Amino acid sequence: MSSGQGFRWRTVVEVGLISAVIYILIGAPGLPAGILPGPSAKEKDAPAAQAKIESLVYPEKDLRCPENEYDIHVFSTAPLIVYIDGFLSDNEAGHLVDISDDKWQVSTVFNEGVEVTDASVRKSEKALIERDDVVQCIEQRALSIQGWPKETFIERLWTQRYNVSGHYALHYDWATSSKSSRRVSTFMVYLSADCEGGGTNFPKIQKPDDAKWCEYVECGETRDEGVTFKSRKGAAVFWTNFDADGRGYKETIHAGMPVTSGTKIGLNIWSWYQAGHRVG
Ligand SMILES: O=C(O)CCC(=O)C(=O)O
Ligand SMILES: [Fe+2]
Repeated sequence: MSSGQGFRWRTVVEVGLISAVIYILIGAPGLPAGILPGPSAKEKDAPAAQAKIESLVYPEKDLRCPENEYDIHVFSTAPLIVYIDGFLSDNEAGHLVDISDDKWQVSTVFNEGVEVTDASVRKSEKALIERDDVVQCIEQRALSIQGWPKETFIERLWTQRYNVSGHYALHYDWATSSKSSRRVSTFMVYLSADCEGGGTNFPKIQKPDDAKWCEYVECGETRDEGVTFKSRKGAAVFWTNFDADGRGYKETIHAGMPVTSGTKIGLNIWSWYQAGHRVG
């Protein structure tokens, strides 16, 4: 009698346990999210991190590139901000505009890891360009100016087109970063600047005192805070996003100012440090 009852109790406990396991395996319907341990933030970000690694490129080793003369104007050293006049030749700038022609798509931003369109933050179109020799020579130039930093790659290049009222609100380029993986630097290159407005503004960087900068930054009456670099065809603003200890520079917060007439076309060149990565 007693052994029979003991057997029944064990069965009830076993059935209960098995049901609980099945309930958890099917996602615990009815329980508020977050009660059961879900994937960690690292696990959730894993696909995005993988997609980023797959977007990294490196110019071919035996590529023969034309010499290009450009003028380097160092604006500040911490963060390092440099205006590079003539970074691209007119032909290169024109070529990038031509190969973007059939590829324009609405620009997106990331909101808590989710890619969305939001014209109040970023109103423009972007194009992922093919890596022909001209493009690879630009990748090569961008790495060579930085001294070929170790384990540092180029993110696939995108061009960006702003029509009237197009803009990109204040943001950092270094939002997601870790010790082993981060966007170390930015080149904002101007491919076509037949427009009013459309400079690149850094509200936390002081305007220069020296009038010689007026060729490259807005010096007239303006309500912009900080410094606004002028969009000039072929020129680039280059800056580093992190200090020597790997902290993101708060001063690099920047915006693409609204275009008030005409069209501006830009090119983003981002260099990405990925420890231990090799591009085949
Ligand atoms: O167009 C600009 O001047 C800035 C663009 C920018 O900051 C970006 O695309 O991340
Ligand atoms: Fe940016």
